[in-house]
Amino acid sequence: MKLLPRIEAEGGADWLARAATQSLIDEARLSPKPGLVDSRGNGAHHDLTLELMERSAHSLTPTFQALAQQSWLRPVDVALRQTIGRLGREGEQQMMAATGGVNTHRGAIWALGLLVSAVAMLGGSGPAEEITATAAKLAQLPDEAAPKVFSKGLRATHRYRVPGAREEAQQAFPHIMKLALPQLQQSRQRGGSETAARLDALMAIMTSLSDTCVLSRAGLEGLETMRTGARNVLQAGGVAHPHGWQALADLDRQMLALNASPGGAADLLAATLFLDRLTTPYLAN
Ligand SMILES: CC(C)(COP(=O)(O)OP(=O)(O)OC[C@H]1O[C@@H](n2cnc3c(N)ncnc32)[C@H](O)[C@@H]1O)[C@@H](O)C(=O)NCCC(=O)NCCS
Ligand SMILES: Nc1ncnc2c1ncn2[C@@H]1O[C@H](COP(=O)(O)OP(=O)(O)OP(=O)(O)O)[C@@H](O)[C@H]1O
Repeated sequence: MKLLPRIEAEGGADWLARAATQSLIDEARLSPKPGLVDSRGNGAHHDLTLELMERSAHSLTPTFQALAQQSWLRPVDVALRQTIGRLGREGEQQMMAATGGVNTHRGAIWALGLLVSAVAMLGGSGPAEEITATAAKLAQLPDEAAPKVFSKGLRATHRYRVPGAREEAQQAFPHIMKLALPQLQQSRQRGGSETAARLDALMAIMTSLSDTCVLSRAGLEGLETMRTGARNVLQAGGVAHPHGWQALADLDRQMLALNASPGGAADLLAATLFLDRLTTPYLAN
């Protein structure tokens, strides 16, 4: 009897880790994404390829598994926050070792890592609202051991006075809960392909996110191009509609011309697909 929670934790952690990795692979392969790495090619990135993204995703499975195992049925407190901070940073090192020093998934480790921990804290399942609220509580706690580095993302949030990856998590992932998941469901109900529904969900995130990847590479012009272009796609009826498809191709051209890539939006799409996978049984693997 005493062994039961541990067995559940191990099986559950393994399943969650594989689901998180699969969500990263689904996001990377989804095409055509404006400016991002996808099945067609490297987008606006010179140091990234689809093969590298997939290798990186696989290298992160043990990190997600450790995050889930350590968080299983634990309450939100500073001790757990410090444990997942350490595991997240070790995951970044695994990623860097797997990619030869290229940042393929830093933002994704943050968002998915918090969500994997949050589901595990809830015993392996729960409604998306509860999972994101639990992840937010974790993200709000201080992590004293975090190195004081001045990252590109932090620089962009200060320079442009906008929220970034930290704030998105601390606010319980509003771009996932209010935009991406509802759009995914709405586009599926309209009867287009699953690819079109996922691209529409990405567009929904891009209509509003302050993506610090875009800001760092292309400033406010890049951010405005991203938001307006994504709005045009959805207003034209989404990617499944010929006019929406055309608007997506236009946006892809504009983003490439500006060297802009919405890496933050891509991370949040991967996190959306992870939550969708947890709550949509037919997608479970
Ligand atoms: C919080 C993180 C993402 C650092 O953020 P910061 O903005 O300072 O840095 P950086 O520019 O390196 O990375 C930000 C990344 O977030 C993504 N992103 C960009 N904008 C946004 C946004 N508005 N919302 C969400 N994600 C975004 C992009 O992929 C971007 O590359 C993270 O690296 C971190 O501090 N991790 C610490 C380890 C930890 O505590 N982990 C716990 C969970 S595993
Ligand atoms: N399909 C994708 N294509 C490109 N980036 C992605 C994709 N999916 C997620 N990302 C996110 O985008 C981020 C990489 O963006 P970027 O290369 O602009 O970051 P950087 O290394 O900080 O900047 P730079 O490459 O300009 O030095 C990663 O943190 C990753 O999480």
